[in-house]
Amino acid sequence: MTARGVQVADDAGDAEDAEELDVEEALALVNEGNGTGTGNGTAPHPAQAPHAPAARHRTTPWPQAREIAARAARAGARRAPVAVPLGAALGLALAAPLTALTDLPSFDTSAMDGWAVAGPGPWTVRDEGVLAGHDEPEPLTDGEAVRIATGARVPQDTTAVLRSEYGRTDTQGRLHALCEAGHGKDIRPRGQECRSGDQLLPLGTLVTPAVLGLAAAAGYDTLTVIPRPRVDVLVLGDELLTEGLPHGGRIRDALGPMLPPWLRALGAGDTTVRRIGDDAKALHRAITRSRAEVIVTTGGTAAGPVDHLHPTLRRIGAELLVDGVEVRPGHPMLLARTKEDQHLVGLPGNPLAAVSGLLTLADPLLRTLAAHPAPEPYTLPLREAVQGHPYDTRLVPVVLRGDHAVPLRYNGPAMLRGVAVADALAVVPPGGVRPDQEAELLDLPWAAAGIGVCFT
Ligand SMILES: Nc1nc2c(c(=O)[nH]1)N[C@H]1C(S)=C(S)[C@@H](COP(=O)(O)OP(=O)(O)OC[C@H]3O[C@@H](n4cnc5c(N)ncnc54)[C@H](O)[C@@H]3O)O[C@H]1N2
Ligand code: MOO
Repeated sequence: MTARGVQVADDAGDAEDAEELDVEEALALVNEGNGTGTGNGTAPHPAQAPHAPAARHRTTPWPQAREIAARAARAGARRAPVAVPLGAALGLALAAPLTALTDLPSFDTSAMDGWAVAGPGPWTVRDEGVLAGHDEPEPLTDGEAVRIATGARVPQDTTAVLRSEYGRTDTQGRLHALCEAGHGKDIRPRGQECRSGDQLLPLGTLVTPAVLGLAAAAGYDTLTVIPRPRVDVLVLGDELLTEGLPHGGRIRDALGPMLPPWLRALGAGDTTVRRIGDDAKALHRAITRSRAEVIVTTGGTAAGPVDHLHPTLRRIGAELLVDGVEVRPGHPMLLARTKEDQHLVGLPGNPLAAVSGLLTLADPLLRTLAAHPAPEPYTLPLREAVQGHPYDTRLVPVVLRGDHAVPLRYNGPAMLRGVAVADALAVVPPGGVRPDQEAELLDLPWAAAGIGVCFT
């Protein structure tokens, strides 16, 4: 899945690194030099002070932010399972264990094309054979054989199936074995795989194509699953265009096209995208009228003149569960409970910062709501050093090359060029990572599963 021609990070003098270290971060470095850093604690660190009003809220360390998002999803009412036809269950989690509704196989079955034989050979061969799908054939008597196809029901009193390549008929039409067909050979006995009532899969199993096949084999027409949560995406910003080239200070909306499939890969169901502009009333209306379980907003998280998200959340009495995260990019991201069973994820407007919010807050929230298992955390050594933020975690796009992760250029908050060719984001702790030092990796949903598979 690694794209060819990917540009990886240069050494320290990289232009993107320079862009990464904005004024705020430079100030943070100075403050760190003065020994005033607060590490990864919850108190607002000095880096925020230059932007911060006097009583600035507390930001949340990155690992805790993810836990809070997962916990928020668990705290809501239990989501009602639904029974859906098999075809609609792909990618959902089983809300009940999958219990066999039948023995498998449900009758003694021939495992090979050949003859069902009774007793030792040679055998006289019946005229009429047995094919898959035929109902109960006549029982065999000792010394008798019958042509049989793979998957056909073996006649009662069959002792073995002789494969076609192991049998020969003589001029009188009698069947001889070319090698021994021991008792039970090439017969799949009823119940070999499971008995009716056996648990085949536990509750919570993700429905894959293989699970669909097993469920069908075991007698299911529908599956009881955890439905995907509905998501409303509200794209804020008067400057955004939905088509054509950027002009007159306006830019293309990069998040409207990107979020629905990405959210789906994280467990979201029906997703609508609405463009709200920088209109506080429209934002208020859209949030209060939304019936979705999750609202995702983009932009407006900061404190600029048209950043209406915080005032709107205050106005509706939303509970801010996370208000800023110690992560770069994306630190103004937020998570709020807007109604008893509705959460709002506020993604920052800078596109890579929005990706950071997606992985930090939307991922654990949606995964938990949809009961999707979280991937096992894993680490790989980074091929090059990555400069750390003095206090915050950094998420840096990487490609996987052999047993190393290679940091990519173009990882500035407003850039998607790096992540568009990335396999994962590396979690770079405060202080940075040395060459060959292990870092946790967050796989991008398509990196392992492929585009067609992960968005079902
Ligand atoms: N005084 C401060 N200003 C800013 C701070 C801060 O701490 N103090 N944080 C900066 C950081 S970091 C980020 S990230 C942004 C977050 O801003 P908002 O969430 O309020 O987003 P906007 O201001 O609306 O947009 C930021 C940037 O992103 C562009 N954008 C927005 N939406 C889209 C989209 N759908 N597709 C493409 N690009 C988008 C927008 O045009 C802006 O350029 O705040 C900083 N400021
Ligand atoms: O740097 Mo801001 O953190 O999200 O783009």
